[in-house]
Amino acid sequence: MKNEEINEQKQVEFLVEKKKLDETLEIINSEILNYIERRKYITDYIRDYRQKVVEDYKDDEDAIIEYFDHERFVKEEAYKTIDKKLKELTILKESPYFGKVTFEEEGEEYPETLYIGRFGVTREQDLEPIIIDWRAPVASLFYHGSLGKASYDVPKGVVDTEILGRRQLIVKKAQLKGMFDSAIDVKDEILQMVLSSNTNEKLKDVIMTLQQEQDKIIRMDRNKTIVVNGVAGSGKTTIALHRVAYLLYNYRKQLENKVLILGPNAVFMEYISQVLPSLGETGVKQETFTNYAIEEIGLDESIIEFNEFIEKILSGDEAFIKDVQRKYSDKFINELDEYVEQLENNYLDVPTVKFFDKEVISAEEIKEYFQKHYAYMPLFRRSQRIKRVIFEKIREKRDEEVRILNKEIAEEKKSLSKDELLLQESNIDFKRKIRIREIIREVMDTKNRISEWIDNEDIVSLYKKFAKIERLSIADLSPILYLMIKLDGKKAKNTMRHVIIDEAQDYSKLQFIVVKELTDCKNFTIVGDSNQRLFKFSEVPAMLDLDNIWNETKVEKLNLNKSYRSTYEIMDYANKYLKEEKIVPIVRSGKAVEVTSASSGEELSSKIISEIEKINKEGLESIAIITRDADQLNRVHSLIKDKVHIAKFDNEYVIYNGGTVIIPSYFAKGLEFDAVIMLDSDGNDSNEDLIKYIISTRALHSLKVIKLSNII
Ligand SMILES: Nc1ncnc2c1ncn2[C@@H]1O[C@H](COP(=O)(O)OP(=O)(O)OP(=O)(O)O)[C@@H](O)[C@H]1O
Repeated sequence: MKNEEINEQKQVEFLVEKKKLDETLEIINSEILNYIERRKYITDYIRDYRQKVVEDYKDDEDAIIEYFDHERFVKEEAYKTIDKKLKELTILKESPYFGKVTFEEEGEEYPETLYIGRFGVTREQDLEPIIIDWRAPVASLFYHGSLGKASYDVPKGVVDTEILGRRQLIVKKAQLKGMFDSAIDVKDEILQMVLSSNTNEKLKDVIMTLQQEQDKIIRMDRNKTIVVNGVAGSGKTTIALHRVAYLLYNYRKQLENKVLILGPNAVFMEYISQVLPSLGETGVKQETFTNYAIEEIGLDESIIEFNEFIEKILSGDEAFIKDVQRKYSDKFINELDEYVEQLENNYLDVPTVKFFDKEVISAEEIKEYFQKHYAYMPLFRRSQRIKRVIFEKIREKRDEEVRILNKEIAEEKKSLSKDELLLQESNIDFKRKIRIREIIREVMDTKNRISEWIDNEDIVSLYKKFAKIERLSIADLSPILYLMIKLDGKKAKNTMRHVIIDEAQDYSKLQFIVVKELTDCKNFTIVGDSNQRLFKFSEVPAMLDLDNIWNETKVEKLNLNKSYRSTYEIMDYANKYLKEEKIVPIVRSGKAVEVTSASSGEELSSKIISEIEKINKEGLESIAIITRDADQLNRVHSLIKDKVHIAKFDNEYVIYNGGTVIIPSYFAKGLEFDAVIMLDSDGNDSNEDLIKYIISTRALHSLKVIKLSNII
């Protein structure tokens, strides 16, 4: 075809799509009216019914209360569904879909065309959907990288198809702004457009431009545990959150309120907080591991939290680093196991329990309870159970004593004549009372003796003695939970069906063990980057050794090597801080990384200010000056704070609202900015330096490096 003809055909197709959009918008509007009508109908129905109940049962208060309880429940349920639908339709009114896929199913005569949107729409009277939710199984065809043969999963198996066309549609404010027919994923115009634009202050959803390798992970079998090791900016966090939305859409009944997302710190949690709500999911628990652990332990003392902890490591506090290293080691797990065993052995050193010198239970028997009958129970539960068994035996002995006493008293009274009884009775009864008091005292003394050796100290104090520390840090949370699991059989307040762990490269083996045990969860989505570890205590991070750590769980490992965040030039610069330089496929190219140096505080300050001005002129909006640690942050901040408006991230509870910030490496981890000014303290490029790798990969479009030659 000639160019002219192609253009003409494109124009015709654009008009066809415009018409389709108008029709769809009309349907959406009428659906909105339908749902409003339905809501009104329910309200009217409930009002009329309520009036009738109140009249019929006006003398029966209980019946009316019961009715109102029931009414509230019915109302909540009905409104919940309608309101959710109304919310979705209102969003769709602005942009009903973003994609279209045409395909032929094997055995079918005609091709089928589906429009893919943020949410699905099917009118009650139709069988055919108007819009397909991006999470529906068939929607995976839209994300398939190329045209031609493809299949999608359905509950009964796999459907084979031939994809004939794939079109991306840009609809904004209910207007068709553009359309692209695309065969291959990564070179899509829309993806390029999205990636080259400025970043928002928070992470966003990417349903319009999800790539096949990402989509595959999102749609993986929910009964699988997957570990994704991906380069910085490959979309790990994004994928993990979209996977949650996908799983909830397809398995809502099984997973509602049973999904937990664990992230590294409050800055990060705030940064990712908008993704799930924008995908229509609002009820998912998102927490830092620290908060989760503190709540489960029930800890109410101050501990060395995330930033203080990392600062100590970054500042090279040797004793502290050694201690953390120890707590991350396999040897430490063995030591904890040995400690549990030692506590168990202490229990075996038990005395025979006596009640008024009569044996209640022999030492042998108690041992048998510990080692045989209740051996399946965790130690502290077992000891409490055995304590109850012994208390029950004491109660029997007490009853027996009282029975003997009553018998003796009755016999004594019987042996007396009527006159003697009259004289002696109150004496005899008094004697009985004294004896009963003795029995009760003996019961209490015996019980106290038993409690003394059987009751346990609380686990946090036991742990502190074991670890020889007074102030706990975040590295102590997993060992404490481990002891709680081993000694007390602890389970989390709420068990989970799917757990997402983000920034998992910094998790210790013990952390993985306790999360699994506590949540009782079988399926995990774990994402991280072995090159972004804040501390490298072993060659291989625990997240890549999960087959051995959770030995009964089959783990599927996946890699993502493409970075969607940074330009080729930025990734190329960042890679020199890795031991083995990674080849990262290019998604887009940008400006060269600029490297300068400063030899005094004054020079540094004026360089930073002029860089910020330059970046602003380039039209970039979010700028981060990223320092290695808090000390450097404070010093640089005091140099520039009067010259530029800048938000200072010196604790985890600062909320990022765009603009220019100064932030230490460990809070910037997982976040991104249009431009990054990296302060390179020692200017040494030849060593592996994961912190510098983390800092430089935060930039989307522009990276400026200022080498400081140790001036700050
Ligand atoms: N398919 C996609 N379409 C558009 N943008 C994408 C896509 N995949 C990822 N991105 C963007 O790339 C950036 C990086 O994504 P994300 O933060 O999820 O990566 P990450 O692998 O978790 O990064 P890090 O390792 O640094 O934490 C985000 O801005 C995200 O929106």
